[in-house]
Amino acid sequence: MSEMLKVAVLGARGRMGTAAVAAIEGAPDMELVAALGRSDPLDTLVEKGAQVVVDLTVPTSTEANVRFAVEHGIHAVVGTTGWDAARLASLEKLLAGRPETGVLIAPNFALGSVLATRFAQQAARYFDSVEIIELHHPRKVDAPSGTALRTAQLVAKARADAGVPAAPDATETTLVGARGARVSGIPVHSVRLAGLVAHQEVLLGSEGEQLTIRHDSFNHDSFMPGVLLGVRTVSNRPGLTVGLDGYLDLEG
Ligand SMILES: NC(=O)C1=CN([C@@H]2O[C@H](COP(=O)(O)OP(=O)(O)OC[C@H]3O[C@@H](n4cnc5c(N)ncnc54)[C@H](OP(=O)(O)O)[C@@H]3O)[C@@H](O)[C@H]2O)C=CC1
Ligand SMILES: O=C(O)C1=N[C@H](C(=O)O)C[C@H](O)C1
Repeated sequence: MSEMLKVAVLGARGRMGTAAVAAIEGAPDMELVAALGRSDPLDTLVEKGAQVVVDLTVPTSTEANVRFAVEHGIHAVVGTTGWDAARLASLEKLLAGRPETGVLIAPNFALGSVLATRFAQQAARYFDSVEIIELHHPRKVDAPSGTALRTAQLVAKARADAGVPAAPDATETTLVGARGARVSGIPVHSVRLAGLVAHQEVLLGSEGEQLTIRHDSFNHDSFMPGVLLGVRTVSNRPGLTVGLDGYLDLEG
């Protein structure tokens, strides 16, 4: 019988962390060796022999957590938001000195969300206009969502690669924010509403037609197959991977 994979969770008492702890405990090939909160020392990861750490914390904590893991040769699967270009570049530099260590930064672990973003990328070049609406529970700490940021960046790149100009927007706003925030030129609108979990719509429009690509996560279990896929794969993918699509075969 092959060895159990020793896995630790950071942010273990949060919404995502609680679901991840249960998923890892239920996985036949994994052993949960640590479930840590904000006040627990990171040294526990080393003491417990963690091979993979799952970071589901907060944007202000995640970078230090991941750097600690990489410095100690522990692979990291990261769902926490807040990984901007500067943080990613700095992490890549660190990983260059640790060529055997893998890090997955996944803005969204839900398979449907990953597919929705891919479909939006494919559709982006064919429409005059594109806007993104992300809708989440009101206790979410950040806006816009990490998923919306990545979707907007990928959609903008797909349009630029195809030579499609940004949609003209002559609207004069009488209130700041009325047209959302611009991410790589794409308008992104954030809704925070009691009762919601995690949802996103990419609206694509041309004269006389509209395509809406919508994904809904109705609970946190929806993210767990992606978390487990990340944990099982990360040690075979040294270096930095951004997006769970990097671990999936979405071609064809
Ligand atoms: N990639 C994906 O598919 C998904 C990503 N997310 C992202 O995951 C992150 C967590 O979301 P969610 O679970 O809803 O948030 P929660 O606020 O429910 O949980 C965050 C937890 O992290 C803990 N924490 C904070 N700092 C540290 C630290 N340094 N070490 C260990 N634990 C720490 C908090 O503890 P305390 O309460 O003591 O501060 C809290 O329990 C967010 O960035 C969110 O956007 C969410 C859903 C899906
Ligand atoms: O905080 C959340 O809930 C979520 N965060 C991630 C994000 O910001 O995109 C993933 C998902 O949308 C849920």
